[in-house]
Amino acid sequence: MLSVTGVSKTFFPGTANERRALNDLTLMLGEGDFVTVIGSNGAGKSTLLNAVSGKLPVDTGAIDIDGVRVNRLPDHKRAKYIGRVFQDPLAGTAPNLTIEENLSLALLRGQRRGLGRGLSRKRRGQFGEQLAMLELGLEDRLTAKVGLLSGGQRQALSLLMAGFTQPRIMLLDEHTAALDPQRAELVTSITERIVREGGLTTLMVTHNMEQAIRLGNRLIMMHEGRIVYEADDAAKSKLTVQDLLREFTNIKGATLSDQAFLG
Ligand SMILES: Nc1ncnc2c1ncn2[C@@H]1O[C@H](COP(=O)(O)OP(=O)(O)OP(=O)(O)O)[C@@H](O)[C@H]1O
Repeated sequence: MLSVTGVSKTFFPGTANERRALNDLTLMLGEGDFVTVIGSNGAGKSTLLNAVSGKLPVDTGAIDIDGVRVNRLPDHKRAKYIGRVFQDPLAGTAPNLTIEENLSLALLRGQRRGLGRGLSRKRRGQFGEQLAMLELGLEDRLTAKVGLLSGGQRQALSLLMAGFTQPRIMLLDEHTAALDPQRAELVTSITERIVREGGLTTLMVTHNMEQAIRLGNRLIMMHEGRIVYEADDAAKSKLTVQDLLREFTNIKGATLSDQAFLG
């Protein structure tokens, strides 16, 4: 379904600031796979997601979704393949548009139609039903500006929007990291539900190892632009945070003082 084959990316090559962010990385995801991605700061996790989303051109290698070479497609053609939620709750929604306008935009993403076509009564009803699932009372605030919502509410809305069009792949980049623990837990459970109900193939970056073990059916650990450890469903069900810490210390050059990684 998704195949990342031999992908490398170096920032500022040949200068003192040279950074090899992805190093001949290969990763295959099957239909419905939910892969959690962990690794130290600077391991290349966000770069991997940026490469898969097509936001970042890679130096070498290929990224295919359903056999289509997406890293060469223009933005509007790629949009239908990708759903994405970032760490920053402000990134996924437009604050000056209402909740229903944001949802309409998400629905029409990748289609060549105007905003107005998205706001039929039937569609409003559908939006209401979807919002009610979040259990945040947003279904009664369809015409409220999104800028008035809390970070957690916006992140929940971003998730709904990203999942709306049944993207071929959902990319989640530390999307609960900026929220307080209670909101993070809520957004995590909404994530699980949207991914499960949509049967979405998902790549989720997290610094929280407990979350990385609990969610999804596969786990990968990255270091210096490579995948250095991988657990499949069977291995992951037995995995503990201590096991991951041990794997991490086994990696040459990694230090346990990396507090962010310890979640
Ligand atoms: N736009 C950029 N320009 C220059 N260097 C970059 C850029 N983006 C990433 N890098 C470098 O590439 C490497 C990988 O960064 P990346 O953000 O992918 O790591 P990460 O695993 O997501 O880290 P973190 O957990 O800290 O977010 C780092 O050395 C980083 O400094």
